[in-house]
Amino acid sequence: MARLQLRAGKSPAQSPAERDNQTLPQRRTPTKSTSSSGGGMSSFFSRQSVMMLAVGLLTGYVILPIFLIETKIRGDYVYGRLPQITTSDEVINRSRMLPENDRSAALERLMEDRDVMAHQSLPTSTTPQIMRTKTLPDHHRKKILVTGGAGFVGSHLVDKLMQQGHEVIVVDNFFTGQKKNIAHWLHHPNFSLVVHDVTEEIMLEVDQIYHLACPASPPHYQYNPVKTIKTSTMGTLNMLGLAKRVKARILLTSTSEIYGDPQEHPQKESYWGNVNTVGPRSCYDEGKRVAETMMYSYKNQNHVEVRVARIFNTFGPRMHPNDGRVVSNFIIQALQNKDMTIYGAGEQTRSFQYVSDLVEGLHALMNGKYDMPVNLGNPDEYSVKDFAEYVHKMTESQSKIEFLPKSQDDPSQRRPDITTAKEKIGWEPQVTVENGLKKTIEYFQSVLDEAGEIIPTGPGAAKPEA
Ligand SMILES: O=c1ccn([C@@H]2O[C@H](COP(=O)(O)OP(=O)(O)O[C@H]3OC[C@@H](O)[C@H](O)[C@H]3O)[C@@H](O)[C@H]2O)c(=O)[nH]1
Repeated sequence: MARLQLRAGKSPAQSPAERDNQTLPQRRTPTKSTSSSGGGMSSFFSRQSVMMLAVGLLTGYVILPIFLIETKIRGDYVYGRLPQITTSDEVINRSRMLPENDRSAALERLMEDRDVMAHQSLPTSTTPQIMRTKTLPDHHRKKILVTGGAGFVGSHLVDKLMQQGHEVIVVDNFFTGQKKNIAHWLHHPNFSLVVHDVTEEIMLEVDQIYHLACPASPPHYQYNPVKTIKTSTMGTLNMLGLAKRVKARILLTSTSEIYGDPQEHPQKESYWGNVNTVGPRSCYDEGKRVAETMMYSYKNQNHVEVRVARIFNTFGPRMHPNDGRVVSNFIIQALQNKDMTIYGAGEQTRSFQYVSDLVEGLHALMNGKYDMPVNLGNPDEYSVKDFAEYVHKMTESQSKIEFLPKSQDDPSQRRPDITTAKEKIGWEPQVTVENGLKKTIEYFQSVLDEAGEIIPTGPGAAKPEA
């Protein structure tokens, strides 16, 4: 309507038929349009383009940074404040110092902001610290795809790769991944997000592929078992096809669950496992087992460069608070003084590694020469009951312990033998369970402060919450 009035105002003598013609797409009557509107039309469009450019620049380089920095300042920090390059107060003070209407000073400021933002992350409530990125020469900078990059482990891996100065493409369907895990990179010129399900093909040009995409917590992978198996099979086939086409090295995140309920303890990579093919966990266990088979079939038949990491229980900030895993459940229950739920007698064992160790391991494996499966885990082993007591003590909780029925096919013991990782990729965990737990407790406390209350996910299948 506004457009119609503007044009009508410029040509008051036009007939209704002429005006109707002008509201039709102009390319159908180019001669008439040019003659009736003349220079007025072109200046209208050029003014609009200039205004859109100005609004775009203002939003991208001034309003958005101020808004995000303001959000950070109000946030309750998990990691403590690091020295900041810019705070909202500084932005405001500096802008006050500018002489009024001094366009060149304002432009200079915009350029500075753009330069700063191109080399760092923006703080968010989930990731409040600023992370700086390096500038790599073209021949060292890689294009790296991380499927499942918005998830718990994936997002920490993305942080490392971004900080190193690589170009990172995250492919995620946000089933269990969360946008807030990668929100601090969304503005960065080296970062791209593709909302996509790996069960569908995708054409990208990349040098390396970290293929993490798959729900990993038992309640989530059991929620839609058919989808879980499709993700591990069709998803891995699609990624292997991509790796083959673009000659990229591909790393699959497999799992300690491929050992099933292990009869050998601790588990070496040479152990073939003890898996129920038709149980509630099989969609995940068997999906990952066939995914490993696909990796080595593509290696042998098509010479694709493959890496396979068998990941043991991992914990840390950005775990989904509703993923129902033992670490998140115990901490969330303990911090709220709710009953801590142990499935079975609590005699089953798990070994827990902190997420930064895992990220280092994945990176070392991808960039090393060894191409057979490698266990990545911390051999520090606890019974679930002892672990509950440990978390209880660390959180100074008033919670009571509640014993619930044992989950079907729940592995009774699990501990990695990490000799291969030590010998072949020079990796071993650096973070103690105690130090990792401190950071994770602090993180979940901040999540609770924001959310008010969290009701942890119990045993059995459950849909991930947003
Ligand atoms: O509230 C809870 C949650 C879990 N548990 C128990 O704690 C143990 C660990 O359970 P988790 O759900 O954290 O993890 P699981 O070891 O069963 O599976 C995990 O294995 C390795 C990874 O690859 C996967 O992320 C995940 O499948 C299990 O024995 C489980 O029964 C509780 O006793 N109470």
